[in-house]
This record gives sequence, structure tokens and C-alpha cells, in this order.
Amino acid sequence: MTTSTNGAFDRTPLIAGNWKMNMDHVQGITLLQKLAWTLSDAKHDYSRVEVAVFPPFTDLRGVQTLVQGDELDVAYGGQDLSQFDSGAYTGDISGQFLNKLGCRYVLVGHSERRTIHNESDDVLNAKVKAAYKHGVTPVLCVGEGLEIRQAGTHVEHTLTQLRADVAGLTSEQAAELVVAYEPVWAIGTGEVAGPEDAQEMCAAIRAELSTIFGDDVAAKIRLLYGGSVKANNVAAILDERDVDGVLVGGASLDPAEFANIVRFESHLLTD
Ligand SMILES: O=C(CO)COP(=O)(O)O
Repeated sequence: MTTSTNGAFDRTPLIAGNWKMNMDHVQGITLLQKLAWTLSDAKHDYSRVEVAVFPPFTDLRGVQTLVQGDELDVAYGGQDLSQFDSGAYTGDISGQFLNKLGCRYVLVGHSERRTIHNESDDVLNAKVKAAYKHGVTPVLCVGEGLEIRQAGTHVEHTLTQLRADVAGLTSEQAAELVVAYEPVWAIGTGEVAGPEDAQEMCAAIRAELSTIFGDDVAAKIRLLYGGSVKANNVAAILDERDVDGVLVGGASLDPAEFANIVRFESHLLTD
């Protein structure tokens, strides 16, 4: 991904931080300010990279105010959205509301939503479509649990999720899509899938997207890896041909660590 010879040069690397249910709106602003200060000291190290954060819903208005007021070069998004536009859906958040708050992205189908909230691929397909309807780009999360990995059926499992979740999208929509491969066994465990595991799955995902949407569209879709990404392992993961970014959980709560992940290319230069 970091050279012009691998065909992936045109895909802007996306370094995304999923804060999960951490950081209230006051803590969230402090975290984002510290991140912005750290990054502004080293702007030249990450000028080619897009940075995004996914705070809790209650933080989004404050994040919007800070990003706009200080003209921060940081995108932000919601961690979930409703498949519906508005109405009697207590506790849910419409994509329309996210759009109004300036969200560029929204996570769809994170494994914690799939398991804790039993979100099915049918629901996730509707959520992906709802995101496009409201002008927010979905970051679709797919990936297998430990038992499936041990059984060796992880590629087919993940592609089955992918096919169901992107069913019915137009090529124009698909070209904007971001897919995050997050093996559940590597989330928050310290177990990181090896760069070759990330590449194996991302190559399979891109091949499947080529079958569905054609080679040109698939070549535009950014594929992220997520699962125990840290500053000391990010460069090797992002050196893989089909891996175009990372979705970071725990390490995104530490502004210095996350800034070092954003500056992954400077690790490549110094390593
Ligand atoms: O779930 C993740 C990001 O969405 C990964 O979390 P960790 O980086 O904490 O393993």
C-alpha cells in the first residue's frame, strides 16, 4: 500500500479510532484536542492520510464544534445508525441526524453490535442503505470469531457477511464504501492477526467486491484491518497490498499512541 507499484496508490489510507463506549463529551473534547496538538506538530508526517474518530453519540455535537471552530483536519462519525429515517424507534439515531452533525462516516455492523445487539445481516444491509440515503459513508465491519478461525472457514464466513451486507448497492455507492475486517478474536485481546492474515482476508474481500461490482469499483474501495492495532505493529499491517487503513479501538484512547499510528509512514522511514 505504501508504494506506487502495488496498484493501491490511489486509495487514501484511513486511520480511524473507534472510541466505543468510552469518553464522555468533556473527556472526548480533551482527547481530540490533545490528538490535534500532537498531529499539528508533525503534519508533514501524515499529509497523505485521512484521520477519523468515532466517538459516542453524546460527544458528536462537541466534536463538530471543535473540528469546525479549530478547522481540524479530522473526520468523525457515529458508531451505529438506525435503518429507519425517523419515528417511534426509542433509543435509535437516524442517519439524517448524523449527517446534520457533519458526520462523514458511520460504523455499521461492528462485531459488538452483531453479538451484543444481535444485529443480523438483513438489518445491517438496511443500515448500509440508510447511511447512503442520508449522505453518510458506511464503514462496514465484518470478521469471524475464534471458533470459525480455528475451523478454517474464516474466509467464507466473512465473505458471506459481506455479500449480504452490500446486497443491492449501486456501483456508485459501492465505490465510496469502506470495509473493515475485524477478526473478533483479535479485538481488545492483544492478539493481533499477522499482516499476512490481514492481507489474506482483504485480498479475498477485494476479489469478492470485484465479482459483485467489477474490478474498477473494487479497486476504489478502502479495506481496513482492526484488532489490537498499536503504533508498533501498524506499519507492517499497512505495508500489505490490500490493506488501506486501520480501525483502532483501545489505542485510539491514548492521543500520543494514536498520533503515532497516524504517522505510520514515518515508522516505515525510520525502521
Ligand atoms: O474493535 C476494534 C475497533 O473497532 C478493535 O479494538 P482494539 O484495537 O481495542 O482491539
